[in-house]
Amino acid sequence: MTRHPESQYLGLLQRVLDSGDRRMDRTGVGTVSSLGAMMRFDLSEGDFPIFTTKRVYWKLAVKEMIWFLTGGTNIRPLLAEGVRIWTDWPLAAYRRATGEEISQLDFEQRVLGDEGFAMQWGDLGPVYGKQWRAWVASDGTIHDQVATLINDLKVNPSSRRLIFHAWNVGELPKMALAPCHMVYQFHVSGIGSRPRLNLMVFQRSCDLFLGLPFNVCQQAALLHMIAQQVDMEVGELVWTGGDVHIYSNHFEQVREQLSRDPRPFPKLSISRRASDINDFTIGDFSVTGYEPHPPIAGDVAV
Ligand SMILES: Nc1nc(=O)c2c([nH]1)NC[C@@H]1CN(c3ccc(C(=O)N[C@@H](CCC(=O)O)C(=O)O)cc3)CN21
Ligand SMILES: O=c1ccn([C@H]2C[C@H](O)[C@@H](COP(=O)(O)O)O2)c(=O)[nH]1
Repeated sequence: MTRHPESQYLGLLQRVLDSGDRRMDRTGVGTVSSLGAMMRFDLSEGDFPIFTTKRVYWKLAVKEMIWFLTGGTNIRPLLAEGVRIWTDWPLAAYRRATGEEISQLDFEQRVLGDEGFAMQWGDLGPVYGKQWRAWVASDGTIHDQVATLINDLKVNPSSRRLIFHAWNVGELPKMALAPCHMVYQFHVSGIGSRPRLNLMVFQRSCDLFLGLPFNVCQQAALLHMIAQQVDMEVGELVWTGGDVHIYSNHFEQVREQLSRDPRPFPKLSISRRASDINDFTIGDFSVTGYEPHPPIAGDVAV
């Protein structure tokens, strides 16, 4: 019997729990951490790698990916889509700056209701979207790395430079958080017959319990979107991680998750041909057969 692909994730959780290094981290929560991991997911039969050993809110993750692709860096459009996973960082900055004990909900309502407030307090700095779509070079040229990638895939699919990345060293201090999933490298196999698009991601830092389930499914969604735009089939997603860690306030949750057996991955189809990479909406993604174990809640380390 072939092993379920999700067992790569469960095995990684177990390995980090068993042999990771206990340490304090930037957030003050503390982690157990190891260096280096790889997981491979074959997406060619339509499998969508949404983990099943807890419910993963895949629409939030795909909406976040669509937001990255817009080039946006303000949480306002995310909130308008019901995505609240980025609020903690601007909220903490606002509380620090003003001393106001505003609740998360009230802060989100102000960002949504007041455009000026959103401009002042809702921006994360030049994070993913900015670097992907409008990286400013030292000579002032603006580089749309995603558009370049799509063009290069069409004209030079055997290139070894099919990359976009977000680690813009000069701008790191202005970002609310430094990029975690920082390098996206594409690769085309079967050129000349049935070209298949593969993607390898390097993520320098990974919150295995909360971050990774979102990251893997949104990266799979990205691979589908780009493949559609360049008329290729979808191949393999290769996920690689640097500092892979479990926060100490997630140990119980991880043990619960490890006691569960994975179920079949659901299938993803994109119901519409988007006119370009900027034209995708969450309604284009149709997922069938997702029957996960119950959700497991956990607090995010800010
Ligand atoms: N510590 C940390 N872990 C992360 O995964 C992470 C960050 N920080 N900072 C930036 C983004 C934000 N991300 C997040 C933040 C929160 C959730 C989260 O709380 N997920 C819940 C459901 C959230 C909801 O329903 O709104 C989950 O159960 O998956 C997931 C990813 C991923 N990234
Ligand atoms: O997409 C994401 C974004 C963030 N994370 C996690 C990884 C770390 O736990 C924190 C970032 O903290 P650093 O000190 O900048 O490493 O967020 C993730 O897993 N996935």
